[in-house]
Amino acid sequence: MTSVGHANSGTDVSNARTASRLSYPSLWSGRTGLLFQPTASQSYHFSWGTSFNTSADTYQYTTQQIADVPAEKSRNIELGAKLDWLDGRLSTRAALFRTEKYNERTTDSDFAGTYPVLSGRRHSQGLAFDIVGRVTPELEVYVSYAYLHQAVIDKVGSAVTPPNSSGYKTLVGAPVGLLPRHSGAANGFGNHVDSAVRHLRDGGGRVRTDVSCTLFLSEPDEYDGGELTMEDTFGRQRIKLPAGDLIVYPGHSVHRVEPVTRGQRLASYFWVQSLVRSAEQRRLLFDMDSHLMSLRSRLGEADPAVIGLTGTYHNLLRMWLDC
Ligand SMILES: O=C(O)CCC(=O)C(=O)O
Ligand SMILES: [Fe+2]
Repeated sequence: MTSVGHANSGTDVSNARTASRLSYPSLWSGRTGLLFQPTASQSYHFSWGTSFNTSADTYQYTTQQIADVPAEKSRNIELGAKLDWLDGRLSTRAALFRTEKYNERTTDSDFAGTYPVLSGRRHSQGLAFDIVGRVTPELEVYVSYAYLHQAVIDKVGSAVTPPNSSGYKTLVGAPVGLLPRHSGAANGFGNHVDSAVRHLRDGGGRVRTDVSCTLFLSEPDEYDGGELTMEDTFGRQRIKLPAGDLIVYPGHSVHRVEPVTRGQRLASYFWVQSLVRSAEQRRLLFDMDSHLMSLRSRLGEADPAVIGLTGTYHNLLRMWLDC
């Protein structure tokens, strides 16, 4: 199996604000592989492939800054095996891989408005493992695990500190940041408390995870299971909301996502740092604000007690603000 792709382009891209030219003289990509299948339930493969990604990937957002930025390129080598079990109902896959990336576009908050930072060359290698299948009509399993043995910067790119000059630390040989050594996914997510701090991807700061949020993107009838389950002062809550609804819950609560036994659950989850650090104080302020709104609608804005209590609310907030 071999395939080759070629792009030869000089694309004029213009939008309301900028007229930029993206030109890539000639880009080739290729893939080739060998598959050995001694029996119906086992196969072994070796593959080699290259790919590229031009900076016109978000076409409508092409700006002067990304015009003439070289394409990102990658090369991937993989040696793997696939074994089927239980008459094909369960499949296990394992692969050793090595990936090299060139010119990866990253955003550095210091230069974000000006140009992307290109990463030079980096490589990673490791082992990936999957177990996928429907063991019984009710139970579908999906577990994936990857072990990243090495992820290293081989060559620095643009706009990074010069190697070994005037005391700067060289980045060559440094591990690639924000890449976990062990990663995995499963169709369930056991009991946990969210970790206290999240680091922004570009190193631009951190967020204390006071409030956790899940935005449901799949309709409840598209999957079975997948409830977000948590224990709080009101007992156990099992939450499964229509697509487009969002649930906000305290980051310190113990929660889990039940295994998905049918279909696919798509959700977006993220964390918010509150101006009030203590969950107890947030709850008191929330209760007070709810009662104040009810009083205001019955007694009106000008009622002296409403004015007084609104002042107390703000004075409490002033005392507890963490900024
Ligand atoms: O998928 C969800 O609803 C929540 C995920 C979650 O608990 C987490 O990522 O910490
Ligand atoms: Fe969580």
